[in-house]
Amino acid sequence: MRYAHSVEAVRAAERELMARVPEGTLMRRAAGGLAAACAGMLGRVYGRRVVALAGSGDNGGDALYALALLARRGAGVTAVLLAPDRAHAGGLAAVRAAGGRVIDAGAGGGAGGGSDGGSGGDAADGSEGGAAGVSAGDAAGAAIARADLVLDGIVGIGGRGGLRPDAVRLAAAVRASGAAVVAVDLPSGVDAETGETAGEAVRADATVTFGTYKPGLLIDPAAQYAGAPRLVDIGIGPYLPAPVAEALQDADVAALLPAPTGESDKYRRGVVGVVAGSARYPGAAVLAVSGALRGGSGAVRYVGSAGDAVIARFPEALVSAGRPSQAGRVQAWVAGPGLGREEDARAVVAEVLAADVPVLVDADGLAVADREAIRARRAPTVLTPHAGEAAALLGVDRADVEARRLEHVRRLARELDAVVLLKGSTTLIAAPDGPVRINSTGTAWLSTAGSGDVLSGLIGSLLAAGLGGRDAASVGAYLHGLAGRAAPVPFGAHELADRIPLVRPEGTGGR
Ligand SMILES: NC(=O)C1=CN([C@@H]2O[C@H](COP(=O)(O)OP(=O)(O)OC[C@H]3O[C@@H](n4cnc5c(N)ncnc54)[C@H](O)[C@@H]3O)[C@@H](O)[C@H]2O)[C@@H](O)CC1
Ligand SMILES: Nc1ncnc2c1ncn2[C@@H]1O[C@H](COP(=O)(O)OP(=O)(O)O)[C@@H](O)[C@H]1O
Ligand SMILES: [K+]
Repeated sequence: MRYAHSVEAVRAAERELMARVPEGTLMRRAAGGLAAACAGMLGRVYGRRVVALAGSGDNGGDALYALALLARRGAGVTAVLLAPDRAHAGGLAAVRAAGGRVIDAGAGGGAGGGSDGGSGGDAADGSEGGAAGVSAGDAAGAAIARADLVLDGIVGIGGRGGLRPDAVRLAAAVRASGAAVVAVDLPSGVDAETGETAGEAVRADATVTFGTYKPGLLIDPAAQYAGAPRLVDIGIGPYLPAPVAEALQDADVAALLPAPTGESDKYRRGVVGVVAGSARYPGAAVLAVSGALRGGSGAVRYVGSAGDAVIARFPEALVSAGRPSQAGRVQAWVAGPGLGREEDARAVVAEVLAADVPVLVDADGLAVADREAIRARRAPTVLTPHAGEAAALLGVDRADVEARRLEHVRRLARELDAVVLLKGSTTLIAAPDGPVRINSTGTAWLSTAGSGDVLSGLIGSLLAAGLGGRDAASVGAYLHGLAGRAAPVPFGAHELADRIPLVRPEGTGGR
């Protein structure tokens, strides 16, 4: 599992630990881990050219100390200072002592007047720009252009708002250079808490983060700027509270994923009931059933008007055109894909919500479900909206949900007292309490009609097998994302389910 903590929690834990260890210990650990990661990426350190972009805070300090360590191993190093008069004194001294070159980024650009345009609060840093700044800026650009590796130590968890103009210029030079980029703690310009970006941000190949992951490292769009995240342990673990967010890894999924044993029969494996499809959208029924079957259920009961289409594709499905309550034994229901929003849809969703087994509600089901009926349920309830559906449930604009996904998924889970899976390029899964699960195994190719229907069936099969709402939703999203990655592109949603068995983690094949 990858755990992520808020900035406030990180700072509090760092204070606790710092009170117990000699001054400078944490930064030394951070810089040591950072330098080791850089050395790993470079392969050979001797003779390589490394540039550190260093802001005025401790993030710049980490970058400067790491740069000094790389210089001691034979790298040719250059520190580019964004605010030379406020650069981390110890880090700067270490770079100088190791024989590194230090140059001014040429920050300020004169009076500092051109700082509006969403570039953050106190942009007028007051460092002397002028003619010297311009030529120094060229020196920085030249160093970056020749670099093998650039360390982004502009800002870390102390960053507010987007990058300021001088940092924007450096970020552009880095992008043009072709150097490998390692972000220190976080890519500069991304929001540590939410994963939002305000304007420009540094694009990294890898991010070396300290103590714990920050939520923003795992959530798009910031996650796309972070490249491969790596964690360096600086010893704050014992002082951290429960995480605010977490992301399943292969081993977690392997441990959670049910597989049949010698004692299994179809009921123990779980029977999924699917209420989906309509005369207009029979395909949604087929897709939801495909996900339920490939998710590993013991049997799938389909209830609705698309039984012929379902049987034609999946002869093993048990179909009926009656009511859900008369369908026979079911251990979890999936209701909503392609169901339509007529009176009858409302009635069958109400019937399913009244059942005392886990229920997943998706798509049209979300539009016709009664809120009080959702809140009144005792068995697990999973809702799987995309941003538009979540906005309708919350009574806000879709753009608001898209801009602040973490906040809105939490709010919806609390308001409806259910597990909510908010779809998108990173999928967020929130329960009324506890950490939000973040899934980023997917690919943009999954944004194809009907792929959500497959996800519904897949999660339904995990609920039927006995997983709780949060686990079923997050394991389902994980496998669905991987299935999308495993399928030759472009694919149609009907090709997705067959990939699910291929992407199960090793050791989950049962006997
Ligand atoms: N707190 C600790 O004990 C430790 C902190 N560490 C490092 O320290 C970092 C946090 O250090 P700080 O609290 O000094 O904060 P930062 O170094 O992240 O940034 C603060 C500085 O950047 C400026 N700034 C803020 N937003 C900016 C923007 N958008 N563009 C340009 N400049 C901006 C601020 O004026 C301030 O001077 C962490 O991310 C981590 O890298 C590590 O050394 C481990 C230990
Ligand atoms: N850009 C993206 N990157 C990764 N996954 C995506 C992206 N866009 C959508 N998805 C995923 O594709 C699926 C689409 O589901 P949904 O919006 O319900 O479509 P439909 O209703 O057509 O089935 C969801 O699992 C969602 O998380
Ligand atoms: K950084």
